[in-house]
Amino acid sequence: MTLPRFYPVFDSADWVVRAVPLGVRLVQLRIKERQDDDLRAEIQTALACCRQHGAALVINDHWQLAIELGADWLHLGQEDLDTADIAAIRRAGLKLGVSTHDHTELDRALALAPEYIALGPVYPTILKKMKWTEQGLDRLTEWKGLVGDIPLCAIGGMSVERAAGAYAAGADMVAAVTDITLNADPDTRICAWLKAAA
Ligand SMILES: Cc1ncc(COP(=O)(O)OP(=O)(O)O)c(N)n1
Ligand SMILES: Cc1nc(C(=O)O)sc1CCOP(=O)(O)O
Ligand SMILES: [Mg+2]
Repeated sequence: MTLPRFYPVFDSADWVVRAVPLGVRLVQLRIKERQDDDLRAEIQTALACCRQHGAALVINDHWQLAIELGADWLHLGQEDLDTADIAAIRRAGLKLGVSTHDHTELDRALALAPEYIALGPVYPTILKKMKWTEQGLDRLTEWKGLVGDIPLCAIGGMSVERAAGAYAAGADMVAAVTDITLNADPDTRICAWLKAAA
């Protein structure tokens, strides 16, 4: 499966509605700590926008809502895997992305035959506290040799300037958050990402 090489991760449907008309075709809705009713509204708004533009929306964490609302993609981390019903997710026909940070997590992810595997944080990230600091590009190349045909996503501290190095190291997709959301001109930055990923 060939996936878009640029994969922004946003914490609201508003960001999805802003980015998709600019040309984003793979995007994640990563909303933490929100009431289910609010989450449903955000997911439905983002899904409608993505379907209108032929883009793929990946729901982070909330697998039951993803099934309920007919989403096509879900991203789960290792802690999410401890409680998610993978059989139900697969019965519902959802495609799955899985986070990895070390070999144990990679083996667990590979056993699920996901539609993509993420490695992070490739560079230090300011978005979330993690016990891993910086995997580096060599680790990305190592992972590429281990994931077989499964698309590999680089995440963590990624920027337009760092994208080419990540692709060259083996990333099939590059995910980014604050390089866009903290930029003074996010629309221009998204267009720069699309050009870097072309
Ligand atoms: C593309 C991508 N890669 C990694 C993550 C991190 O997922 P997870 O480990 O479940 O942590 P949270 O994002 O849920 O805090 C991701 N969301 N997307
Ligand atoms: C959500 C997330 N997951 C990571 C992982 O390593 O699994 S790093 C990360 C944060 C990515 O944000 P930014 O592009 O601003 O660094
Ligand atoms: Mg998660």
